Amino acid sequence: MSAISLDSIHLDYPGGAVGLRGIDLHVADGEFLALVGPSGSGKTTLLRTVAGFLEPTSGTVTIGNDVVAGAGRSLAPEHRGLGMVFQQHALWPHRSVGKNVSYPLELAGVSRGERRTRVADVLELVGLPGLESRNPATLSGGQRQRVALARALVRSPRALLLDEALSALDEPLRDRLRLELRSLTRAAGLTVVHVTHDRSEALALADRVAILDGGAIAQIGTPEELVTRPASAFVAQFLSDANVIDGVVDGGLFRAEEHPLTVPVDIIDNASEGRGTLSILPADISLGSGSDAGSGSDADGGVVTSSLFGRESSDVVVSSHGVSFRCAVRGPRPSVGESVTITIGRGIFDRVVRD
Ligand SMILES: Nc1ncnc2c1ncn2[C@@H]1O[C@H](COP(=O)(O)OP(=O)(O)OP(=O)(O)O)[C@@H](O)[C@H]1O
Repeated sequence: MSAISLDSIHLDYPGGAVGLRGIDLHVADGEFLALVGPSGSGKTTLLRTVAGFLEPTSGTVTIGNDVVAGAGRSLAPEHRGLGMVFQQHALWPHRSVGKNVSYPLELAGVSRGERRTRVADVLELVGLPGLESRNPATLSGGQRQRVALARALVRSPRALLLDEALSALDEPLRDRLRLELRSLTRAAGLTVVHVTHDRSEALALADRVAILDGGAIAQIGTPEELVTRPASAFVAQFLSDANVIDGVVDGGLFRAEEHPLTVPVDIIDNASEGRGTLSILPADISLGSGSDAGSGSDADGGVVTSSLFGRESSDVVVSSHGVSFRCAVRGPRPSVGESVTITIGRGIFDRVVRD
């Protein structure tokens, strides 16, 4: 298993589109890193740059001790020693499961007997023991994805790259495969880079999560760090559906611009004088009952406009003075139309003013 390092990686596409900007990323040996970000933020570009399908405009990619891209060098994908699984399980329909899985070994000139043993071992590992002779067309979507995983693992890759590898599967199968993937890669000590658009999946699976925005890393950290200490309004909003409110910090208070809300700076992280945005995580808003809320100059009152059940907490939207606040409510779920009061427990200030 190997660490993966990207140093000062820039990638411009022909035609000028920026793919990646100044990426410095070190994935430790045996680490499970998830890459998330909005559509077009550069997730696939980053993964394909590590894989060797794209060449960076500048910077270096190192796998283990080998510089595989940069410094005048570009190693072909098949020589990088990586395993890859994509959303579309690209199995060959005319080859049996065993033949699909053994293909990388055939390419590498591994003997027939050795191939048979290794294919049997890896099929056992992914929970499909004895399925060598099956036609892939007779398998379920989840089984086919396990075959793709077995094929990626059969040559004992230095690291595993997953591009939306579970996204085509339905729950609860997806949930089960997610858990299996995590325990399997942990047991094998595999370095994994997992691209997903599913934020919960990234937070649940990864040791660390990197959030991309416009081809650059907005923040990288453990799931706990990213959820409890987002570095910017963008991260808080993208990852945790934070409420983002424009305003000004002045004289010990944040004052919202288009809402009567004021919040004392002692419950605001990163507060500094001037204009910016206040991000408030849904879990940092508590609701009280308020029969007189939601009218006049009552800054902390509103009316429930949506109330959805959730296992951990209900997902409640409160409309207050024309602004919708998303709140994670533990305990009794308020009803739509109910008048409530809003109390902010904590906010995160960001000097970036949105357009
Ligand atoms: N072949 C290409 N030629 C030119 N520009 C491209 C090409 N592929 C991607 N881009 C651009 O590079 C940027 C990053 O794209 P990328 O596909 O890496 O994003 P992504 O985060 O994987 O998006 P998604 O979640 O939609 O798959 C986007 O602005 C995209 O339009």
